[in-house]
Amino acid sequence: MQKDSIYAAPLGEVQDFRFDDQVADVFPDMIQRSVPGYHTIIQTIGKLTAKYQQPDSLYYDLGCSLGAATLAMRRNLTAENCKIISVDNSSAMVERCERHLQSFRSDVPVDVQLADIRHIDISNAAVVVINFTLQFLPKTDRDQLIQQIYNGLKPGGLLILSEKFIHSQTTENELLIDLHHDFKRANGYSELEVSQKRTALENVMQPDTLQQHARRLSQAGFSQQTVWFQCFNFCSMLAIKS
Ligand SMILES: C[S@@+](CC[C@H](N)C(=O)[O-])C[C@H]1O[C@@H](n2cnc3c(N)ncnc32)[C@H](O)[C@@H]1O
Ligand SMILES: O=C(O)C(=O)C[C@]1(C(=O)O)C=C[C@@H](O)C=C1
Repeated sequence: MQKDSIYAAPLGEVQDFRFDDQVADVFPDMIQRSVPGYHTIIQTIGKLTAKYQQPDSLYYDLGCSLGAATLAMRRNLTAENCKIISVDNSSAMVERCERHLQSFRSDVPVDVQLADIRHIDISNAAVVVINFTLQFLPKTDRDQLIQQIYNGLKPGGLLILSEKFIHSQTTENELLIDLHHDFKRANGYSELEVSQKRTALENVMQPDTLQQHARRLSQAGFSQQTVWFQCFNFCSMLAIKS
């Protein structure tokens, strides 16, 4: 695995974060050292897919990057006539994702699409995964995407939504951010790397509060929802369509 050292040297001016070739090359190392519980979340996406699978259905991985969640879903699908649709709007990610998926054998078809998740058709879905991607959409586009996901799910269908979040209270928010930065330092990132990455993400990633997520899911129509994972300011939610 290639080590992420993108922010290791001082950059005169820190550019906005982009999912380009440089990031795609080091992405497995970057996400594992940056997101607390990433491995657990990917493993659990697999387990939840096994539980909520339905025959003759579609399975979506929105913002799939290199396909880690796609692979977890694919390994756990046993129902008849299932297909996974994995979507990302970064060509650097999509190219590598296709190659990565081909290196593992499976009978479950995967359609990897280079597209904006706001402009795809979502229908006949048993499980939809959006793992650390909604946070990169403009805030004004998030309600509509969650509504499209709800509309595209079959009865009994499952949405898994993982996000970095902000706490509505300043003290708690600062504490959770500090703990996350400690986690990054413990994983070998320097003070400079933590601070330059923070600057790079500032304009491109605007996290919501847990309350905003819960309200959005309810408003879309989900009758059941829960946070099933939280570590510091990272969480994963699930919502079920009755
Ligand atoms: C943090 S990564 C997701 C990680 C991945 N889901 C995983 O579990 O390994 C966010 C991804 O979302 C993609 N993305 C951001 N905005 C998007 C959009 N509007 N449409 C499609 N993909 C998008 C980025 O290119 C990037 O690959
Ligand atoms: O490094 C951080 O502080 C993050 O917020 C991690 C995060 C994310 O949550 O999506 C941000 C960008 C990278 O692609 C991977 C992970």
